Amino acid sequence: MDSHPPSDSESDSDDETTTPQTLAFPPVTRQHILNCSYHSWYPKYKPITPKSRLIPLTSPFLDYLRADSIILPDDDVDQQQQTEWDSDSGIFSKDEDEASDDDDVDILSGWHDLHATIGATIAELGGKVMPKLNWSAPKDATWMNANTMECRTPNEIYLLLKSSDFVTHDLEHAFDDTEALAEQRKAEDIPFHLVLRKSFQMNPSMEFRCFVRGRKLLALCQRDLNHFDFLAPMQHKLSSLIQQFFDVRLRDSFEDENFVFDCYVPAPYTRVWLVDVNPWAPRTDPLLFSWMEILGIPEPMGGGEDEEDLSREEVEGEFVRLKMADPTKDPRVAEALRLAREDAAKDALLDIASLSSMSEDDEVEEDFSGLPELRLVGKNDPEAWSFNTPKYSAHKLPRDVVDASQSGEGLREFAREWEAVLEKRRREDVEGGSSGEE
Ligand SMILES: Nc1ncnc2c1ncn2[C@@H]1O[C@H](COP(=O)(O)OP(=O)(O)OP(=O)(O)O)[C@@H](O)[C@H]1O
Repeated sequence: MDSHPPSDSESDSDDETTTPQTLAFPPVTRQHILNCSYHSWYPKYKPITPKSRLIPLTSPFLDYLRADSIILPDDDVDQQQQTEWDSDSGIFSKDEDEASDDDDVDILSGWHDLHATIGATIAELGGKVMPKLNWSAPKDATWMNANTMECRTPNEIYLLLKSSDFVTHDLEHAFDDTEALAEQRKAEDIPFHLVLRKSFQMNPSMEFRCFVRGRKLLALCQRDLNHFDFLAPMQHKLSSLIQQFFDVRLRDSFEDENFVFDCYVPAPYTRVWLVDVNPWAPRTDPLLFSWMEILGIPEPMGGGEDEEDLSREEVEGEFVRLKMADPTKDPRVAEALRLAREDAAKDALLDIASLSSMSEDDEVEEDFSGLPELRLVGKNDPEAWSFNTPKYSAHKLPRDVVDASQSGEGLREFAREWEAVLEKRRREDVEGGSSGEE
């Protein structure tokens, strides 16, 4: 769940005929926020969601997550040693030689079983997992973990969760800006869960955010804000595929009539996975749209009305049939293939052969009218200029601290390096202050 404010562009629009001038969201209820929690929707949508496990979190573990200092249990030794960072003093690690009585404190007190369950679940999921809490993944804390959310040990998960502002938002502010009706659930009633998702290689160009109002799919856009040449020729097929997925899998079954879902279309682009559900609220990042725009989109007239004709059997296993076409007949696909081949990084991610199935030429009377807009990042769009800009930069530390986190020497070594960086910065601050510099 994002907690970004609405973008500035929302007040800039000059299309007065269709674009509202204020953000007219229906009241956001606590129940709506709970409906978007992974633990609420996952059981219903398990067959269409990448393999995940939910671990209910206990009070002692939540206390551990909420505590300011970062203390990691050391699994490597029988007698537990801990690495600690105190935010006030700026001291991160405790040298093993200096270990004192308080090193004997059992960090796992009250959650030994949970710790064991997390370890066992990582193993069950193949040894590599992507963690998140009920709504948010620790995307802003990857600098703590060699720039990845992929975790192989419980400690990596704890470090990411404890370092993430997005996770803190889940823990402390999940019900911010919601209607506080007496009968609605209180924050302390939230059944917090650790979600562990089996990690797999996701092609970022094939992740889409989809906006649903009144059980109609209004619009969708890329989640990744880079430009991908090969997406344009696939645009209508992708809209159609996701529209059908929505109609059959989500439209009538999700608790609320307004929501935002994230989905993934793996190669060979014939099926759709549900990745996440977000609230229909300003806190959800509209990405390539502005909320003003989305709220101003009129009710779609067409798409979604023929879904009764699409029998369950046709989509069993999430397959939706697409016509095959010779890619050489479509200059746009040929060009996309050429560009994709040129780029080794894209080659690794893209199943080029499958592009042929997404060509829009040679189709047998396929009608794309009435489909929602799938907005892509254009080559010259401002979003594409930030290809090499780190995401969530507002949540990041200076470069030298990030470098320290990527030394590859493990968490305790990182702690030592971080402390050295902090010490250097303290010295520079003192020297800067004494020489009268700002
Ligand atoms: N099983 C997985 N394997 C590999 N990567 C994954 C997996 N699940 C999710 N991801 C990646 O992690 C990213 C973040 O996941 P997710 O959408 O659940 O986070 P979030 O905090 O809810 O995001 P947002 O706030 O944007 O809704 C996804 O965009 C995807 O790139």
